[in-house]
Amino acid sequence: MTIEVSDHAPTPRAAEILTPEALAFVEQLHDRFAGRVPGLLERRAERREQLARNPRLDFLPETAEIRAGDWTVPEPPAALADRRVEITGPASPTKMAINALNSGAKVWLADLEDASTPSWFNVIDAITNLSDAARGDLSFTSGEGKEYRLRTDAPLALVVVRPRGWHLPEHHVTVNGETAVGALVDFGLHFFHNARVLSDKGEGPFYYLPKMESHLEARLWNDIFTFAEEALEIPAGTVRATMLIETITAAFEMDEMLYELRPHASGLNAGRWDYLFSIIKNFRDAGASFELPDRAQVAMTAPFMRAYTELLVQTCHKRGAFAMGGMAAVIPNRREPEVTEQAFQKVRDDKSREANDGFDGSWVAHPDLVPVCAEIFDGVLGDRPNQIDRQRPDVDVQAADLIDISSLQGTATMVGLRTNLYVAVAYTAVWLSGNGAVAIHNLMEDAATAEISRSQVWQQVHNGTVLESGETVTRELVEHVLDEELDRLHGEVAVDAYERYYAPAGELVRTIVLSEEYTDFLTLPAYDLLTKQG
Ligand SMILES: CC(=O)SCCNC(=O)CCNC(=O)[C@H](O)C(C)(C)COP(=O)(O)OP(=O)(O)OC[C@H]1O[C@@H](n2cnc3c(N)ncnc32)[C@H](O)[C@@H]1OP(=O)(O)O
Ligand SMILES: O=CC(=O)O
Repeated sequence: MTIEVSDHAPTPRAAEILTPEALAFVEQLHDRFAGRVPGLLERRAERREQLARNPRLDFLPETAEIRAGDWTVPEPPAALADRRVEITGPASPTKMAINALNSGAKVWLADLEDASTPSWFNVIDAITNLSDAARGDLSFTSGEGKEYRLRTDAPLALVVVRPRGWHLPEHHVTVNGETAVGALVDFGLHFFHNARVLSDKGEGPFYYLPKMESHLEARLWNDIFTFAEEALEIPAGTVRATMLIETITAAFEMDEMLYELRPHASGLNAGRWDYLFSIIKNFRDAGASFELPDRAQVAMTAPFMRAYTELLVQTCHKRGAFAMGGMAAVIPNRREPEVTEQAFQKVRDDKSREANDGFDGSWVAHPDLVPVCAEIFDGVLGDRPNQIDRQRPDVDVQAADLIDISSLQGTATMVGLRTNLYVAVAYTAVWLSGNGAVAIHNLMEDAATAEISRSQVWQQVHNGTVLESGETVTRELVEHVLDEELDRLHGEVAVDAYERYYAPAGELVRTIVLSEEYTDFLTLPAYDLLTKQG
């Protein structure tokens, strides 16, 4: 085996991360595990093809024994016992890493997925920041002279790293001539540099695992963790991971996923945005009864979304695992108090529902939301670190409840179509500029939310959806609205930014919303473009 890196110096300190030993570890991971990834991705495609023929899903008959079995996951380590507020955000730039660590949240989900453009700079800078953070030695001075230091007056957030999903390659690394698997590069570099120091402190390493579609994908992660612990002589079971249930197929395999990851399993998270994306993706050609209304009209109180979160809490607590809530996309605006108050109220409502349903903690997108979420969970948890012992025998979710999309009342409107196109282009442009999350119209937009926007447009064109106004969504209509939204963006951003990022983003979005074939992930063609742009 040979591992090759095309650029050894994407950041000034890259040599500290891309050491021969760390690369040898990443190579070992590829040697043992990369070969299983294409088969798992192929399985996703096969299942999607089955859904195209018959849009039904059910719990798996072959794993009924696992669902009926009486097993639990291991007790959480002390450091991870209280997760009532988790802030999410990218691990690069450094100032955001420091802000997240200092935010007062119990946990920081350090994101190399939805909130991060996987430029080689960002990947290596993120691992550098995480390595400094693990050693308590992270600081930064901005161009304007603002100093960022880790606080010493209160605990820092505990770091839980989210590597990329299985679908994303890493173009800057090849192993035996094959493009590396992004997830194995992220995990391998982070684990190699930090496993020992974190495990000595009892602080991990801990991970969040994104976008999985079946328990077999969880099995792969479990095998990777077992191998990595042995390779670096870290006690077995030190790694703990929380899996995002953010695909519709995974919702049917919650027990099985916890079972597969059992020695390393910590909990499940209700990743609502990717979940909605997955519903659109999987039922995109199943007709009008599987169409969602405008994104703004889909609330967590919709019956099929409640079925998903209720089942998640029930499953987790039965297995002694954390049930983690998701992200309300509203964010405060420090310059606009009214926007902030509205965001606080929406977040309060969202977190109250989660805490009362039995979730053990939840996510926020912004430091100013940490106290809002904390107050709600403090009210329900009090001095208890979590409510894992709260069982939900009252929950009775059937397969049909999870996919009863038509139970959601709502409409598809021209405003929704316009917003989807605007957001898809604006987000993709910002992503191409190296920033994986951005506030647009006071909402947090990241890869998951942008996937919803562009997928919904594809579905509406495909289905010839009739909007509330009576107009039918045709290719011509989408071209026309897209051109108008591009004009709007042209007027809103600097000329050079428009030329460099927004115009290519507009063409990318045009191609994927109008193509016959559905594009599985927006970030795949965007990553090709990013790599070409250099
Ligand atoms: C679907 C999912 O997967 S959800 C999880 C993935 N998505 C995310 O993690 C998004 C996280 N949130 C963010 O990235 C940001 O909040 C954004 C992009 C939405 C908004 O950021 P900004 O426009 O910078 O917001 P704003 O100007 O109010 O920020 C104020 C300060 O808080 C910091 N800040 C804002 N959000 C965060 C965050 N999540 N983590 C750390 N710091 C943050 C900003 O860096 C800024 O710091 P500064 O004053 O030192 O310059
Ligand atoms: O990753 C989280 C989501 O909501 O999607």
